[in-house]
Amino acid sequence: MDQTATNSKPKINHKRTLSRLLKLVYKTSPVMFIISMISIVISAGSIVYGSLFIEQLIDKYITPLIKQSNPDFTPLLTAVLTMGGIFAIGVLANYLFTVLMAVLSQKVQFNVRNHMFEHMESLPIAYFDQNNYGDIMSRYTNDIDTLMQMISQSIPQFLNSLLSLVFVIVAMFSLSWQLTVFSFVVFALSIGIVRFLTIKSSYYFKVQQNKLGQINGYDEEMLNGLKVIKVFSHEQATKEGFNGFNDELRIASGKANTYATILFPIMGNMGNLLYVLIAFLGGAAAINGWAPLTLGTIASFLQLSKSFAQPISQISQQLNSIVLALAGANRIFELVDEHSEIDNGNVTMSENEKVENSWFWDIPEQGNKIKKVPIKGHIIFDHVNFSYVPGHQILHDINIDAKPGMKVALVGETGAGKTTISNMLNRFYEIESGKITYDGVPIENIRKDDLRHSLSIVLQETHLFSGTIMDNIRFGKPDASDDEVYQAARLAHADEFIHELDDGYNTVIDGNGSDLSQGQKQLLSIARAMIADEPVMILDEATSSIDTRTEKMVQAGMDNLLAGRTSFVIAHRLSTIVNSDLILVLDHGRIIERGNHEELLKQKGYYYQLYTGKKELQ
Ligand SMILES: Nc1ncnc2c1ncn2[C@@H]1O[C@H](COP(=O)(O)OP(=O)(O)OP(=O)(O)O)[C@@H](O)[C@H]1O
Repeated sequence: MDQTATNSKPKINHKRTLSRLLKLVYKTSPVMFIISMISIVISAGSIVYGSLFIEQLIDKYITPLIKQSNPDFTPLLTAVLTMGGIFAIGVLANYLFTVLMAVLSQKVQFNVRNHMFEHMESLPIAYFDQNNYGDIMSRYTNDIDTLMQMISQSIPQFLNSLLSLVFVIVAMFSLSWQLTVFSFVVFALSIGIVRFLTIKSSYYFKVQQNKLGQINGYDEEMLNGLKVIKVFSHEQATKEGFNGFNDELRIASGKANTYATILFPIMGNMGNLLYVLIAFLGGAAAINGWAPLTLGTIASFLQLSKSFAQPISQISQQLNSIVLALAGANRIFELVDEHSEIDNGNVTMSENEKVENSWFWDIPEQGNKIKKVPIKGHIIFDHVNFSYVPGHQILHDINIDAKPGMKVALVGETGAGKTTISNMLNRFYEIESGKITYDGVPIENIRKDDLRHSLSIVLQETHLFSGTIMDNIRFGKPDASDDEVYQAARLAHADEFIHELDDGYNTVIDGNGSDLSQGQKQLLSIARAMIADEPVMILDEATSSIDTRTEKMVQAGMDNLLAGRTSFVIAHRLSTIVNSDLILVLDHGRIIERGNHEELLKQKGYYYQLYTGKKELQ
């Protein structure tokens, strides 16, 4: 799969992502959001107001005292307390929005994770075929983490700094337009530099995030294939592959951080330089009468000039984190914007109350009537064609008539299209042309949930979930009683080995049943399909060799499972399908031979060659 598929998407629309994110935060808790915003305004305003107060403090309260022989300090004390109060309100407001935004970000994270998972479950199989699991997972981990940080820290700090800057500028103008203009000229120069560095670093942060996704994907793939790597002694090549990705990540991170770290010292020192220049120029202007400046005005202006430099450096710093997090947010939105599986089917399944384990297709007809068709498992493929990728046809004119209870075997080399045929039946993918009917009902008319409910699938890769053996068998029918579970396990021939386990049916399985043998896992998946008791079975026969005794048990379990059901067996070994009612030999997506075992042997074609060992399945 192309693991960079999601990484090489067109440019991110930052504005749209940000506004979508803010809406999401607002919707999560409008009250918290509004209180936070008000607190941010108060916090920024109080600092500026406090700085402006210095002017009054010096000119109105301190300077007159110096001239008095018997000074009264009471007004000064009141003024100092007022100033302290203003700063205290600012600190409180700052604390309030920091706490609220942290809580809010937790809530958003919880909702986003839930939504992502729920949506992921609704996505078509094609999405998972085309996207790397590691990359999907990194959306749940790295991207959500950066998103959290953005909501709890970057956005509030950014807004705080931005507002402070606006207030400071207004205050500076109110004190002295001449000094303000001078300050702007110095800053105009620095902004050019900052802008250049921000663009550079945000680009490399994006690259870094993508590389991280790739490295996760690679790790996941190599971990899954660890045994294969060891068996084929591919450790060195794997290591080199990893080093390659790791190196790319190191270079991207290095560049991103280099640009980001150059930013801060530049901004910090610009502030100091400005401080000195204003003190010098302000003093000179006051002494020479170039501008109406008092000592209080200069002191207040100096304080403001400090607050002027600080938000600018913070803004650039927060912008970096926001841009980085927006890349993550975008990857999250990409996932939640993926189209869910479309389902226009209106035919549903209902139980026949008179006969146990018997079902109907309920077909809506005109005038709110429902036509009931008994589900028997009669599957017809009628001139079916299919391509995964347009223009690259995989199935060619497939015709199959699988009557109820028939065992149909699909034989062919790897890549011949066996699994694809089963993908058509359970509608993991939609056929391109032709028709598939299930008891006469076109399968596209059947609701996907019900269609899949009426099919049982045993895959060669048995997937077990964390939980007990009992839970795993019950997965096929969540409301099954314990007795039904025991019965299914007996029929599947799994009962015997389960009893030998320490805790029997209550044995806890984890890590996909790594403590169980391949054969035992297959027996469990047979039991799971047995309990589901569907009229149609798709069985992807296991290729891995198991010991002869277990193989016999698996075979007996399978035979029990298939008895009375229409089944499609994807065969990897001919020994297990000689008793099939219909064997279809596939080659490059076409059925080249069909018939039962004897008929096919008589044809002396491809199947005959396979069976007599003149040809081998690959
Ligand atoms: N999701 C997919 N996207 C694109 N092409 C695919 C996809 N899945 C399978 N194919 C291609 O379709 C063809 C048939 O694959 P399929 O899995 O049906 O073969 P198969 O006969 O089941 O093979 P095997 O015995 O190895 O399981 C192959 O050429 C394969 O590369």
